[in-house]
Amino acid sequence: MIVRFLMPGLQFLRDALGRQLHLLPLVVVLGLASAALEGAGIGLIIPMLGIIAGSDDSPALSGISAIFQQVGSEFDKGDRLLALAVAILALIVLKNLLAFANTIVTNFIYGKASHSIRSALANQLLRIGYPFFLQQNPGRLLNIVSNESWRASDAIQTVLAAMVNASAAVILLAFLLLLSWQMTLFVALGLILVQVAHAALSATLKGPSRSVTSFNSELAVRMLHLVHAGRLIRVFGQEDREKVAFDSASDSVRHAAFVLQTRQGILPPLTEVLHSALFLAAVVGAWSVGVSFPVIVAFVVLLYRLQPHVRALQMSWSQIQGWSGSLEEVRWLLDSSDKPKPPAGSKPIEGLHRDITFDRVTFRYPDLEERPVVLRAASFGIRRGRSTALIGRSGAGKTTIVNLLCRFVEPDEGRILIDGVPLDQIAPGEWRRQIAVASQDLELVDGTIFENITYGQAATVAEVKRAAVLAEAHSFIETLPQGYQTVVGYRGASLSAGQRQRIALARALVRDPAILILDEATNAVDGLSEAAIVETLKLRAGRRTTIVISHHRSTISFCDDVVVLGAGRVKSQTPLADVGSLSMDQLYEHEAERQG
Ligand SMILES: Nc1ncnc2c1ncn2[C@@H]1O[C@H](COP(=O)(O)OP(=O)(O)OP(=O)(O)O)[C@@H](O)[C@H]1O
Repeated sequence: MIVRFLMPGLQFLRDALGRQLHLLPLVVVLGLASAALEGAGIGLIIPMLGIIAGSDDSPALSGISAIFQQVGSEFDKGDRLLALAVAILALIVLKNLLAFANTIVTNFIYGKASHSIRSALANQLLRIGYPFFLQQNPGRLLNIVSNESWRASDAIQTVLAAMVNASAAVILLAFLLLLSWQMTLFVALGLILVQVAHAALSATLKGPSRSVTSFNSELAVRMLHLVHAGRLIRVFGQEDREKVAFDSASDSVRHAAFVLQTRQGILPPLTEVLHSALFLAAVVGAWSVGVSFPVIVAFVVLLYRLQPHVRALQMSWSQIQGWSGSLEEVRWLLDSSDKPKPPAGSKPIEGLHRDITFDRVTFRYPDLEERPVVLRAASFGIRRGRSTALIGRSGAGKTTIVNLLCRFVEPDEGRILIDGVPLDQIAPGEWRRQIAVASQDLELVDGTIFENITYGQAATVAEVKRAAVLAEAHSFIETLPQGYQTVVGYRGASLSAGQRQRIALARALVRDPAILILDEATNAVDGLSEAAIVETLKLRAGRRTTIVISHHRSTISFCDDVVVLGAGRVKSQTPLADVGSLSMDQLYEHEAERQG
């Protein structure tokens, strides 16, 4: 069981430490050296006490005690006492200098390891296959990044502290051994027994630790909800209900954490009592077998100094057990083996030359218990330089087609061909550079309007203004006191929905993409502005490819072709001119004759 717990933990530690791994020997060496200095300082108490007690030439001493006993024996008593005091002080100063150096090294490693865990989590969230986000609760992810990653970092700091404490314990035990191997054997056996009891109790911390983690995830979900749904909650007067739900989630965390902390809290007093009993027994035993007074004192002082290290070691173990739920969560997110892969493909691509073909594409969203078919053998084409309207009733699968085109998701059956090349063979980064999407789902970033428009494409002020003019955004931006430097707030909260959409459209247009996708991109824009935007889009005709999704007849009025989706199927694909007289509802029902 210990191996099962340790092995992934060690792997995780190695990954988190990265290049700092080579500093670990330094931590151990500094720990050993400072403990050796401490042991030597304590050893010098033997001749000091010998002088004070008048037994400095005691022949009863042997081994290391005898060596310490000889230190400075050539001096007279007064000078010797002084010299010993100075030597002890020098050793203490040196030991603390080394301990300080070790603190700096361990803090440096801890900082780097914490950063590398956070950075690895961010990297994973950025690179992971998009379907992951369709399956996971954002609260769980937020909790891992904002909460559990800190505990994982703390676990690393605890491991580093444990290494220092283990080094000190080994050296102090070695000194004890040299002073009296019988007493040391007795103490070591006792320590092992205490450790067994401690480990058994620590093992019971894993369950409560997992509970804390899972309740923390639920609390993060509620927090996200309060932040995002502020308007919804108020408009429906659900403040009291939300308060009850939040308090209940928060109280569950409190209760789970209390259970965990109570169990953890038993360990320090228990180990202190057991250690004290053990050390007292060692002293009484030493006295009863006739160990000399200075040696007993040195032994007791060494034991006294050893005790915090051993206790800290044991506490490290229980702390890490207490964080096991957090470590499991962080390891789970960092583990790519059970996550959707990012889209593959390596063929280069430069623009669209002929067409995009959906060839009998069938698709279901992943990992739902019942996965309804969203697209059923859907076949249609989008020709280069033309504008294609994708229409259909709500839920028909229009946005899903955009998701497939952007390779957020992959078809279950059938193929998407770009100029005859299967899309899944094309380098996804290069392909996405050919596309720009303006969609009601793609929010603004917290920054200035200028930063938002240039989010996906570095551009000059003139280029940004030109895109804003095309997107009918320039005139309202000019009226803002800060103009293009206006900060839009989180998700563009300080702008109206129509203003946000126009900035999002400018962001797409500034890329001057080979393929422009507008997914309900102007549904909040007023009629006049929309008419002007449609004129802009007409200008692209013949030069660039445009895909428009909208429920508004006016928005698709400039399109060349229309693809009608219904019940997961492509009902018809036809030039818009051929069905120009039909209303939107009639278009939704329009079936290609050949499919009749
Ligand atoms: N992330 C998802 N997970 C599971 N099912 C989804 C997901 N997104 C969409 N669906 C389902 O896929 C179907 C098509 O959704 P899609 O968003 O493509 O429709 P749409 O035609 O764009 O609708 P609308 O006009 O309302 O925007 C719907 O039945 C929807 O319930």
